[in-house]
Amino acid sequence: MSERDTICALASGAPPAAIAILRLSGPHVRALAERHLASGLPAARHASLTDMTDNDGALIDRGLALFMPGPGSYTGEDTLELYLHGGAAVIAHALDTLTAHEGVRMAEPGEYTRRAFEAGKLDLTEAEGVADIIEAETVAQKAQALRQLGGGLSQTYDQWRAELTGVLALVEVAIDFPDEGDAPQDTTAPILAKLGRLIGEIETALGDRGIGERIRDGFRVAIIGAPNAGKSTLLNRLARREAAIVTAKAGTTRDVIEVRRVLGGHVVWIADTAGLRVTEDEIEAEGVRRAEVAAREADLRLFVLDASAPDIGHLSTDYRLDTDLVVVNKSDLGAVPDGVSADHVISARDGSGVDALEQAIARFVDQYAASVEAPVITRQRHRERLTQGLSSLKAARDALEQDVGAELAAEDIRMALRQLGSIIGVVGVEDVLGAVFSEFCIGK
Ligand SMILES: Nc1nc2c(ncn2[C@@H]2O[C@H](COP(=O)(O)OP(=O)(O)OP(=O)(O)O)[C@@H](O)[C@H]2O)c(=O)[nH]1
Ligand SMILES: [K+]
Ligand SMILES: [Mg+2]
Repeated sequence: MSERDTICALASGAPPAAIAILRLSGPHVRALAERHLASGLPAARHASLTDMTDNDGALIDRGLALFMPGPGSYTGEDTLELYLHGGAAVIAHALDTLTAHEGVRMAEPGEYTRRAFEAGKLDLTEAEGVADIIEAETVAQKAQALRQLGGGLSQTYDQWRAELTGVLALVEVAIDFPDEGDAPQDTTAPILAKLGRLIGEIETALGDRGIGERIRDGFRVAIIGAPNAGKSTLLNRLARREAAIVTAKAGTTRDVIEVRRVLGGHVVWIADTAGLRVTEDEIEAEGVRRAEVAAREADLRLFVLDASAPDIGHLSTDYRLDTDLVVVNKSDLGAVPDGVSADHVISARDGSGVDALEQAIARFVDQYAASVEAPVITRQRHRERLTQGLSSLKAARDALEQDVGAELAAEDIRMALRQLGSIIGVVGVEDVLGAVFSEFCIGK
């Protein structure tokens, strides 16, 4: 097998910065240190001050060098970290010098963590935890990422896989030693009991209302309602900037306009949408269709009504779900008519009532996030594979219950093991590795 490349990259922020951290990993690290560091290869795990010179012997910079010999390093390979002045010229000079060597190249996004994964230092969910902690903006995102990086998801999947391996062994015994004496259900009863428990646990995990994904990607709030109710005016208030066009002409908004806020300690995407009405205008009709999609996909719908509109009672029941907040707007133009039960009465124009509405959104998101202690799904990838695994387990249960053959059940259980295994990356991951690690930043 050809020797693996040694990779290098700037692992700290873009220059100019106080310090630049260049990270090298791979089989050429020792030779590169001998060649370019005045003090040669530093003592392992000991930061040493040294000059760094280029391929002509000219000084690149003076800085700290930290050598971590494999396999006791992040990537499992020899790694060298160089702490230089954070200037663009220094960084370019150093990287040009290193990559001039045969077998030394710039790292791909996430390549260090991918090497850590391939060295077995992390499983795939822990590697994803590395990306998530780098992207984390909220305390909740950081806590979830730390838990995932620390094996929080892995231990659940490992436990399910261990239990399932035990069930498979029982099924294989039932296949190899069908004991005529016992009635079939005597051998399958304990298997079905274990299978049922596993199916229940995985169904519970899948029924977590997507909290892990929402903490990571953000909760979704849709502002919907009739044309001219003041939806865009409200969005601009909540966005604290003129994100959406406001006019007195009904049918102004066509595209779904999303703004990102942190409310209740969580990232929240607030979407302004086209006014809901039947229209001949095909562009506006497409806007209305998109508004309806946004309404269905949202975790919370703000249903905006215009206090001054004659038909304020128009509350389309299509969108009435238990999480809607009915917001009567334009309170500066008049009181809420009898018979309309408003959760909030605001004037998006002068801002009255908007703070209380914002706090209500924060409370909704905070309560939603708190309703599941430790989600074991934080990405669509996990959800898809776990859903496939669940259907394989249900097929195995059916096969055993209908006594159509333990062989069939064994095959379904093996399939479920592969699906669970692909979540933590022990099997069948070649197709996802590219997608998972391409999301990383360079140098990680
Ligand atoms: N008096 C008063 N006028 C408001 C208020 N909110 C919005 N308006 C006005 O109502 C009109 C419509 O506002 P928009 O924010 O464009 O309403 P919209 O619901 O986004 O309208 P479409 O995008 O066409 O569906 C504009 O002239 C706004 O200035 C309010 O609280 N009080
Ligand atoms: K309008
Ligand atoms: Mg609008």
